[in-house]
Amino acid sequence: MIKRIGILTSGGDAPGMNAAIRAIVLTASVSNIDVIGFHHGFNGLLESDYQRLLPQHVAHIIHQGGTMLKSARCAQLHTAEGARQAATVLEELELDALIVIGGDGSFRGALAIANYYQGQIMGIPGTIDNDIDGTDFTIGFATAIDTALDTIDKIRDTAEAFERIFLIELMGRHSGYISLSAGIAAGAEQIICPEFGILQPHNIKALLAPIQRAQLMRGSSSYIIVVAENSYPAGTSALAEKISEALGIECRACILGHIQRGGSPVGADRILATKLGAFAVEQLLDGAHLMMAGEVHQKPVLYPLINTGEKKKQLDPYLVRWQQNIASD
Ligand SMILES: Nc1ncnc2c1ncn2[C@@H]1O[C@H](COP(=O)(O)OP(=O)(O)O)[C@@H](O)[C@H]1O
Ligand SMILES: O=P(O)(O)OC[C@H]1O[C@](O)(COP(=O)(O)O)[C@@H](O)[C@@H]1O
Repeated sequence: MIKRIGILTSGGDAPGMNAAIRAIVLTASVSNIDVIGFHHGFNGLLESDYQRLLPQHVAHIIHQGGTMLKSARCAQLHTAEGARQAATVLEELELDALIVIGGDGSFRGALAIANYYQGQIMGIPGTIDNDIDGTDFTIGFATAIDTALDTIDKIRDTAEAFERIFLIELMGRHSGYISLSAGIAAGAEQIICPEFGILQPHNIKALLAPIQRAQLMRGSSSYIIVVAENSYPAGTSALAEKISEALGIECRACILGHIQRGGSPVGADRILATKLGAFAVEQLLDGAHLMMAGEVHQKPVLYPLINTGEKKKQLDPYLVRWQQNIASD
């Protein structure tokens, strides 16, 4: 019998985390389950910093980016002592279950706590990066794409006016989901992702040749390359300088950064977050433990937390092939 659930948001915040919190609280309320929310990710758990969450507390948050519970990274949880301490707090507060909304790092944190905690643990995938196995999409990804797209479209205008090359760096840590999707939707001439191999300074010919071909075919015009962060060891600005030098054409870099994490969640993220929040509570009531609530082919599914960080999920192979064909043409 589950009577009390603890929830927290951890790691990079993602638009839609609030919608997930709301869905958890409303679903739990229907079953007379108390919910408490820890502040600042696992830090709030270690410090017993929390608030009770009632339906009125989550009434008007579905449209807000960020997370009402705040998020953080927490170094202490990397130690066995930290994990033990977290479990002690959960037991002291008589929590029957813990729901962690975050990325695969946060899920590893949840698994560490599970070594010492008797209650149930559930994960909900919340990260703009979409780099979690066991779910087609993570909460926040769809919004991040639209935010990136809005900016790339604007850069296209100025790039076209000056007939410049632009490198636009998008987030993703070590994955290219955001870059591939936003790059395709923006009509970028090239997309560079870690999945395609890391570019080295001595080996950027493959990147320059299509630019030169485009110059020959259509004359001077704008040329946009979307670059996933961590694709070029010296950084995207250094890559822009290298291209300018090599081609004698002005090349500018725009690092989009944390703007991609903010903003009101788009409809798809609100719906996904609501579905996964509700499903997580229902599955806890059915006894699920050490699982992530994900969505595959539009159906809610459970996926073992332990497998969520295996990085088996691939970039859409159809889009990758198409993009590489048009870039090399
Ligand atoms: N191997 C681990 N053991 C224990 N806790 C971890 C581990 N990896 C990550 N965490 C916890 O999860 C937090 C968030 O992880 P991080 O990788 O930064 O973000 P995300 O959850 O978005 O992937 C970390 O700050 C840490 O508290
Ligand atoms: O906000 P920080 O700590 O600089 O972290 C930046 C990283 O967080 C992200 O925005 C989100 O990553 P996580 O969800 O895995 O934390 C990455 O795309 C980026 O590399």
